[in-house]
Amino acid sequence: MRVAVVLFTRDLRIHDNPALAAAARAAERVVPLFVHDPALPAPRFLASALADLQSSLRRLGADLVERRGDPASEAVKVARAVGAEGLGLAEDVSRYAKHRLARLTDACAAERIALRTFPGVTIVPPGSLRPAGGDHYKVFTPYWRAWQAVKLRDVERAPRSLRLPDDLPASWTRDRALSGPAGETAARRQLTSWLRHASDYEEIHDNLAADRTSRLSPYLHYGCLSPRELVSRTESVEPFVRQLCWRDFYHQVLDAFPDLRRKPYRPGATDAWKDDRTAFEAWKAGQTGIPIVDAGMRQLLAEGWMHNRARLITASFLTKHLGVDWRLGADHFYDLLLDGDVANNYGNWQWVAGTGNDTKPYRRFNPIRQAERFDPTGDYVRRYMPELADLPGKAIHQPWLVPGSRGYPAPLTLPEDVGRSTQG
Ligand SMILES: Cc1cc2nc3c(=O)[nH]c(=O)nc-3n(C[C@H](O)[C@H](O)[C@H](O)COP(=O)(O)OP(=O)(O)OC[C@H]3O[C@@H](n4cnc5c(N)ncnc54)[C@H](O)[C@@H]3O)c2cc1C
Repeated sequence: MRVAVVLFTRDLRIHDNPALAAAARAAERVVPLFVHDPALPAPRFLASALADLQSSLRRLGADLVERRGDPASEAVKVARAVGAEGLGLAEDVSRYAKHRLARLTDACAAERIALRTFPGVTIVPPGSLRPAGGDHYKVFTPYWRAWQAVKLRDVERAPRSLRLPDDLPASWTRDRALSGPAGETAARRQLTSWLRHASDYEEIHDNLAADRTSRLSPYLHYGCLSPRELVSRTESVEPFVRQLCWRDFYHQVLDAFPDLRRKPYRPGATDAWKDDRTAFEAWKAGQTGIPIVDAGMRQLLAEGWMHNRARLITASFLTKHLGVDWRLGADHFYDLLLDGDVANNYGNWQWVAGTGNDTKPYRRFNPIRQAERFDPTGDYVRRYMPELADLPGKAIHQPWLVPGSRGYPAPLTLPEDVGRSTQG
């Protein structure tokens, strides 16, 4: 093939990028393309990931072509302009991604451009593992068992070099400023440094103050790191690989149930939630009066990221204690999280709310017991709650038991079995 276009979407990397590797093998000239869809948010993280991708592509001898508009029509316009015979992209599962692919399929067919999709967003492609009599796995443990037996595709190397077509319009590329490591480069560094102490992941990953999870989720979301390559580099840390499998699990759930963002996944699950805006605003602001919940919410506001244990506690408190609609909480997370991901965010929210894939949908986390277990020294709360920092040890988890005013609200509600005081 003379010319091929690679449409980058959620695979902003050169290592183990099957669409890019195939184009580099099959075509004499390759056009790496990213289309900015004005309908989608454009966070700073994405801009820096694109800057890093551009710098890697330039090192290989190519560049990043950037267009703005509807991704399907822009991609086909570019393909037509460079005389491309083929267009490749990574297959993805959200409703948005499926519409994009449907439009691309029609437009490519009309222009006689060969369209090919590739794996790479997940480790095991959604839909490729099916239980007997079903189109997807509804429960994690059997999925994990089946997933572990899959023979994975080989990890692709980064291309050695790439050549753009001659006479590409200069306005199609632009110099992106790159200050410090970002995108794929930062992801690979982060992985290398985290791998040094990954062996204690199982013991420590739930300890909130230790903050020792990989923090790779934003990079995985934008595909700056290939989840397939990540598995090959972390094989010995099975509890970590299991978490990566959760990611695949929710992607195959979303693939089969495109309404995951809005409709309860579990047939018969309750859909009767309160629309208590006062409670919801207090929860968003980290002002519920339950320190572990407020610390999590303030971490989200400050960093655009939250520890997984805190996500579980805060989501459970909103839905199971305050009775507020999971969709409100999930949308708030989705807007603020750097790793905000349709499959993982809404899948996890539905799990916690009891409308999703949890086999024990009525469980609810007691935030005080969770705090005492996963933040036994109180240091996680102390990090995000300066007004409580003078409370010693785990007393910080129940400030209402310690006399004195701290400008901190009384709890909106308390789990039934915790100590109460008249001091407020
Ligand atoms: C209410 C709620 C909302 C969430 N929303 C998101 C989201 O929008 N995007 C997102 O990537 N994760 C989400 N998660 C899952 C999890 O909290 C994050 O993936 C994790 O905290 C990211 O930190 P890390 O990379 O250090 O994780 P690590 O512990 O280092 O795990 C490595 C990777 O495994 C995957 N992973 C870990 N736990 C889960 C899980 N429970 N479900 C799916 N994948 C998982 C992630 O890709 C993560 O980066 C959510 C969890 C809950 C309870």
